[in-house]
Amino acid sequence: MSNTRGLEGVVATTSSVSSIIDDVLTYQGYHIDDLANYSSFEEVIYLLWNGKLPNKTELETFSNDLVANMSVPDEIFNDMKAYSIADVNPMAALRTAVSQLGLYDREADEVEEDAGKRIALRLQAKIASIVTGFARIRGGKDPIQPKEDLGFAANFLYMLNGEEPKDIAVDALNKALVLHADHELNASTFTARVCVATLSDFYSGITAAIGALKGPLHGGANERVMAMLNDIGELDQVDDYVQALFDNKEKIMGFGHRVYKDGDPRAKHLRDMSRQLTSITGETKWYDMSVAVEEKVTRDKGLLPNVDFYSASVYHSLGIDHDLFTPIFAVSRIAGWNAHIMEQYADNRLIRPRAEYVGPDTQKYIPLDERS
Ligand SMILES: CC(=O)SCCNC(=O)CCNC(=O)[C@H](O)C(C)(C)COP(=O)(O)OP(=O)(O)OC[C@H]1O[C@@H](n2cnc3c(N)ncnc32)[C@H](O)[C@@H]1OP(=O)(O)O
Ligand SMILES: O=C([O-])CC(=O)C(=O)O
Repeated sequence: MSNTRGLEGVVATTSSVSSIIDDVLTYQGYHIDDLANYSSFEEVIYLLWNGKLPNKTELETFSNDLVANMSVPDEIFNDMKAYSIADVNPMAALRTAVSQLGLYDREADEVEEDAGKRIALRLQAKIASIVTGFARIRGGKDPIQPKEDLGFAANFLYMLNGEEPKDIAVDALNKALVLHADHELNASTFTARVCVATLSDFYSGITAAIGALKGPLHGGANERVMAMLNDIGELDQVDDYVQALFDNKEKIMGFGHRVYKDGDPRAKHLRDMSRQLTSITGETKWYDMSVAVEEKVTRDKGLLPNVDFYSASVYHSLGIDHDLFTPIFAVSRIAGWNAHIMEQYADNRLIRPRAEYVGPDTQKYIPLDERS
């Protein structure tokens, strides 16, 4: 038996949800640039789950259903109030809350398509309330109910901050959600598919996926990018700081990718957003430092920014707490996780690869009282 470390290049399933071919990303055949430039996040969720873009009536019904399903059982927020929320990693809180949510869903164990779409809708809607409710409770405030007349991105910001957001903020968050919604067989999506391929339920699959996204080599990189920019502090410190990371053989967060070798097609959108938003907030240093980091890392190591790099300064410019960056990634990526779970159920086979054994040769068993 031979093995491929990290399953690099291994094709583990077929999928029609999204594709990366020659560094071009599409969702259900639609180019990511078109979706990022013209679509609402709700349209993209609908596309990923139904394989077609909605017409106006379908989109209106779907968007209303999302808002109508955003409420979360009080017990989940009460439990957040009961643990020491200020010290808790928000991704750990999200993972726990989503798992707990399954206890309140009477359809949780259904795997049929119709029930699956209802469960997916509830999860997609409620994850926005969980992340924003967590942030508010942590800040000593009560969670807020969504407004019927606001879309998904606007409601997220409204439930987070308690005031209706400006159009520029809604557009930026909407675009970021579109850009993060799916990405073929990334680690968290694969995790979700492995989990539900045992015919376990949606909530188990999504809980497992959140755990995988949390890691710094995957979704957890975005908040670490912001920590790095904070540490760097000023533009003229960039070269020395990054050089020290190289010298210590540390990974530069937000750079490199398993699949893209000529650049992540989502990064340019986030770079543009970072430039625009930081010029509006007046804090252009975050964009300027990011560009300087990119120039040095690309020049010296040939590594290019991935989706996590410029999303950091985008979310920072929207006034979002840095440790909520990865939970926001989950609020978007759950659209893709749900689509992949439905696709897995529709044509399921247990996912069970092999391991190449490298342990000791066959050993003679020695009874406990004869061992030295
Ligand atoms: C949404 C997302 O998940 S996007 C990815 C988010 N993660 C990050 O940004 C974390 C930083 N990046 C990385 O750790 C990696 O590039 C990954 C995890 C994204 C991809 O990992 P892999 O495909 O396994 O590549 P691997 O880690 O083996 O890197 C290959 C080589 O490039 C180097 N390299 C890759 N990324 C980086 C980086 N960000 N900084 C410094 N060196 C890097 C590695 O050290 C390795 O060098 P070597 O061959 O001399 O040992
Ligand atoms: O595809 C990957 O390996 C990681 C990634 O960019 C994503 O999940 O968006």
